Amino acid sequence: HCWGYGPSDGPDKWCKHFPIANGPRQSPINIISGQASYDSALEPLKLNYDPSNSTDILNNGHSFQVGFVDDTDSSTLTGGPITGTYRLKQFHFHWGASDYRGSEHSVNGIKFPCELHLVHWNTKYLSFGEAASHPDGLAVVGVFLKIGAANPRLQKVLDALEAIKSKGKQTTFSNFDPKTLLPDSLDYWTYNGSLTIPPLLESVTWIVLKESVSVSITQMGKFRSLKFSGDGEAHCCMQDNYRPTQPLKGRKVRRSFK
Ligand SMILES: NS(=O)(=O)c1ncc[nH]1
Ligand SMILES: [Zn+2]
Repeated sequence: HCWGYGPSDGPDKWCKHFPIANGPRQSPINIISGQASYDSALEPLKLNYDPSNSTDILNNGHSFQVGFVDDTDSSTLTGGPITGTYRLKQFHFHWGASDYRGSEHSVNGIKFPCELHLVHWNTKYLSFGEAASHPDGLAVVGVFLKIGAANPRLQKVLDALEAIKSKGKQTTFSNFDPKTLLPDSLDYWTYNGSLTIPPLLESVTWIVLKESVSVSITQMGKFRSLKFSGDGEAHCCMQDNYRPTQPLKGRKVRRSFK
């Protein structure tokens, strides 16, 4: 199924091939901070990443992602709202054509220009694919990027984009520690949701960090220099690759901080 973010294949059309798009636990959502209840039982997030696990960076035609070797427990997420051990599979971003939109989650109606997702799968299952079909299969950590000073931690990722301008391009990307992309505070909101791209599976425990990290306007320009299109196709800038917020449908959002 070919889907995208355009007028003919974008988020409003996804329900045609993926009816779960109108399901009870879809993502992203607007986080209304005043309605998120503090849960003292929520543990601190524990992220232990091994930089040597990073392998490649790929333009997959809807975002770009940095892949990790996930055949051992060397890059894991534990603690937080989850039980057990989840392995890092990849991280990627969503961003806008302008600095006033681009994030998937919003906070009190505020959108950010960009949002980082670190995708992990529950090792009680045999693989990401298997885990993605279970309600407790995945855990995605979301980090907002806010316009400000240039973020030196992003630079290695952004410099690699030169080599993956168009859809299907991939290059090696080694010795990168995604922990360097995180803010000082690991305070978070958490709720039960879904993948935000097809197949929109309702298997994600979302963990959205309260604190954002910075990105400069120039750095945002680098994200927008990528193409949705493949070599030889009509150039189509990769931007506005975010899904609008979805109905909460009675779900509770908890927060780890007072
Ligand atoms: N954007 S997301 O983190 O929900 C995602 N990752 C892989 C597929 N969908
Ligand atoms: Zn994502």
